Amino acid sequence: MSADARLVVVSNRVAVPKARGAAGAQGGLAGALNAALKERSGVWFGWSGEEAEEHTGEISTQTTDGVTTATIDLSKRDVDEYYNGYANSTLWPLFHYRLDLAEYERETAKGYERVNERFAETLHPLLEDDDVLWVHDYHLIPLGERLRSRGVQNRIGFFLHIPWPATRLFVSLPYHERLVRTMLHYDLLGFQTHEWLDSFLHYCRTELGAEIDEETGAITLDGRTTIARAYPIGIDWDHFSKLGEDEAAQRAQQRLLNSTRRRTAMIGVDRLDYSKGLPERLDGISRFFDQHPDRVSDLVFIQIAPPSREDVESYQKIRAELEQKAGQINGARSEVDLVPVRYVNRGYSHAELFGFFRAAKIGLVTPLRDGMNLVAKEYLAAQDPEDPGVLILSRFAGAAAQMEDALLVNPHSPDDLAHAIGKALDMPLEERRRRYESLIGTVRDDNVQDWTENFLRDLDSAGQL
Ligand SMILES: O=P(O)(O)OC[C@H]1O[C@H](O[C@H]2O[C@H](CO)[C@@H](O)[C@H](O)[C@H]2O)[C@H](O)[C@@H](O)[C@@H]1O
Ligand SMILES: O=c1ccn([C@@H]2O[C@H](COP(=O)(O)OP(=O)(O)O)[C@@H](O)[C@H]2O)c(=O)[nH]1
Repeated sequence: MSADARLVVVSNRVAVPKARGAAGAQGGLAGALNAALKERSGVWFGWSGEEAEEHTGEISTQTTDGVTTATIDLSKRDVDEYYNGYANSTLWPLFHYRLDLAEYERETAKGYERVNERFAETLHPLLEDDDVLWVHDYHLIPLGERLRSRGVQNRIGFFLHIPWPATRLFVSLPYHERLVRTMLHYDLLGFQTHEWLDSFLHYCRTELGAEIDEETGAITLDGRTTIARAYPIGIDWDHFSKLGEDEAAQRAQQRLLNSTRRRTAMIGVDRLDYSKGLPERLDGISRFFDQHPDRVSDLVFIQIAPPSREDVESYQKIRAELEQKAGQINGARSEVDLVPVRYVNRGYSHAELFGFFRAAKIGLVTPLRDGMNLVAKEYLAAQDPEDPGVLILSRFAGAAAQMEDALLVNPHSPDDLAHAIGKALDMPLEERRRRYESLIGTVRDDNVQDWTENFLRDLDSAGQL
């Protein structure tokens, strides 16, 4: 493969330069992918995030700093069936172990295939022979196979940002075999953790009868070999850990400190998603206050929860449930000068989050299931090494595999959560430092640049691995 081959990244959402700077718009992923794209004068292709009357196939391109973004609008029907429907009402709940919320509708499944075909149709003419393609996430699982069916022989890698479910759950998906067979058209498959990777390999072995080489991750079926490996994503350490110098971060930190005074601030930052375990988190906090009514005045919990996927019914329900639970705790525990839970339904920039994280002595990250969870890593990156806060982390987040020295909890158990909150509140400085020291290495070293390099190095040499 030639050293100056272009990199083509394909994802549902694209960080188009004009959107950067808006709260939450430029995550570490966008920064790292932009760096890799810049190095390889690449193209980033995907949905503009806009709904058009009709699908026109028109591509909007923009080149900034050597990186070209190429986006298409989708019709309302496409957005409903592909994004709100199959991606976020079928695959997302199923892959997060919420079979009770997964909807299996033929129409949305067809819409998903139609949009993947549209992506292939629109992207194909833009491709050059030497291009290396990197497809991201559950919205675009069949894209590689769709491109292959058009004769594309380039190297194509795929990274799944969310968990891969256990085989017994996954087989509840109609046409599960067809979906996985499309994945075997990629040269390289990346998963966040060994747990999700093992679930995938288990499916390929037991349901498809594929031959698996555990050493290399090679999956061979019908004479074709695909490599599957774990690549845990990280944060952009160089960027994030320096945000403390930013005025917005300092202002945010001071603002939180001034408003909490002598009380310990405990923070949660999550998209408003049922996978993040937000009602369960409030149940744990409520249990803590029930068990320790004398400590209501010691603690203030701040939950930042920007709305997400608002057109999907299960997301509307979780929002209502959360508002009710936060209201109940505050109704029962507030005084004229004391409100125990601050529930904030909006997003903040990374600089502001840095300031809030730094001011909060406890970070509460308790998803019921999560591919990785970058907030856990950002919380640690924002801590003062001399006086660090405590991370309470769900054992079901992908990040837990790298973070044994966090206070690991079962987010389904209010008692477990309440116990961890008490332990974090009372943890001596020496133990906080010891835990921080043991955790910060992986946050700093296993960063998003490292993740990009590892994946692209293996993709460049796929076939020889
Ligand atoms: O694009 P949205 O529908 O608004 O959703 C936002 C993103 O959510 C998911 O994030 C996942 O990727 C993170 C980075 O690898 C990972 O830490 C987290 O555990 C995952 O949930 C989704 O996978 C993305 O495609 C969405 O853009
Ligand atoms: O108000 C907010 C809330 C979240 N985020 C960012 O959104 C990302 C969330 O990533 P994570 O892996 O934790 O979960 P996801 O939402 O991707 O499932 C992190 O970089 C957060 O800092 C943000 O910029 N502003």
